[in-house]
Parts: sequence; structure tokens; C-alpha cells
Amino acid sequence: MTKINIAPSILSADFGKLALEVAEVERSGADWLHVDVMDGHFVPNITFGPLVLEAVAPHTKLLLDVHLMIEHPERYIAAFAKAGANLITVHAEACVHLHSVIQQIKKLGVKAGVAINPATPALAVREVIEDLDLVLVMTVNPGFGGQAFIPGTLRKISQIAEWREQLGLTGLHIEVDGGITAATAPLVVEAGADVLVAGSAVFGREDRAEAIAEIRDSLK
Ligand SMILES: O=C(CO)[C@H](O)[C@H](O)COP(=O)(O)O
Ligand SMILES: [Fe+2]
Repeated sequence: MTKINIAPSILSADFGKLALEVAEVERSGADWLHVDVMDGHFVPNITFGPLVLEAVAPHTKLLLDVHLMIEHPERYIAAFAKAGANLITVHAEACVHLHSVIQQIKKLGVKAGVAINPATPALAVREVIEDLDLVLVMTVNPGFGGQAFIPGTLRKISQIAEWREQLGLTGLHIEVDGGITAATAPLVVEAGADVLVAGSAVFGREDRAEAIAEIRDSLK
């Protein structure tokens, strides 16, 4: 059976006590830590850059899963790798030379992912899928936490899972991001996702261990 990884997104954490928030979700059963970087151009919101990642990294052993929602990601990949990223995901929509950006990430010894927005077809990753460690299917429009899951994204998850199967890409992760709760988690896992980002569903709750356990229990 495929291991399902739960990746709390620090976008919904209290930034005033980030190290404590990260330590708490680690103790509470998180598998990865999802780090949302927004530049106010690719998406309307602004979050943080490599200096904040560098400050958080020593406080956790969780895999640092960096989601770059920025224009010209190629300009910042080296800085995020140096700051401690274990996996860097760029948006297909933000890369003119997607193949080259993926190679740039991998040359730094970091795992490489490509994200696609709800309106972007699965085909946007087809020509590079064999070079990837992860495909991120956005299940909301990127920019903000706490939005409702878009059900139409399920068929893209299934399509990518079908390519994973056909091509024998057993190590390829399919991650979903946006609106993941105990109600939507079974749908995305059924479609083929194995990394579930959860921001408000975890950090929006007083008891983070209970929140993570509820998502896990929904998959039984
Ligand atoms: O990339 C993101 C937004 O662009 C976040 O990771 C995502 O929104 C998580 O938040 P929530 O689980 O509350 O929907
Ligand atoms: Fe994200």
C-alpha cells in the first residue's frame, strides 16, 4: 500500500511563533512541511523568501517541501536550495524553459516538482514527467489558504496517476494543494495522490494532532 504523506502548510501558521508551530506539527504526526513562497506577481499575495526558510530549517527534521508561486523561479532556486529546501516545486505557468529549470533544481541535489494551476491541463507536465520527483496538482487557485476544493481537478490527478503507472514511475509523488480536509482527502487519494498539503485544516485547529489524525482516519 502507498504511504500517504501529510504536509501541513505554514501559510496558515502563526508567523510570530513559526519555530514553535513547526515543532508542534512535527510532534503531531506530520510527514513533510509545505512552505508557500508568493511574490505578489505570479499570485496576488506575498509571503516570505529564503531567509525565513533558513530560519525555520534548523527547527525541524521534516522534509522541506518548497512551493514557489513566483515569476522567474530560476533566479531564486539556488537561494532556496542553500536555505535548506529538500524539494523545490515550480509552476509550469511561470517557466518559459521548464525542462531547463528542472535540471537546474536537480543539479543542486534537490528533488524537483512541477505544479499546475486548476486551469492548466495535465499535458503541461507530460514531456518532463520522467525527470520529476513530484507533480503538484493545485486543487484551488494559488494565492491564499482556506479556499474550497475544486472537484474538477480530480480527473487531472487520475490522468497523472495513469501516466505514472504506464511509465513505471514508481518514485513519482502526486501532491495536491488547496482545500484538503478529512472530507476531500479520500477523493484525492482514490484518484492517485500520495502527498496531501493541508494548511487551514491543520493550523486552523487548536489541536493539530487531532486534525492530522482526522485526515489520516478519513483514508481508512
Ligand atoms: O499553495 C497554497 C495556496 O496557494 C497553500 O499551500 C494552500 O492554499 C493550503 O491552504 P489550505 O489547505 O488552507 O487550502
Ligand atoms: Fe502550496
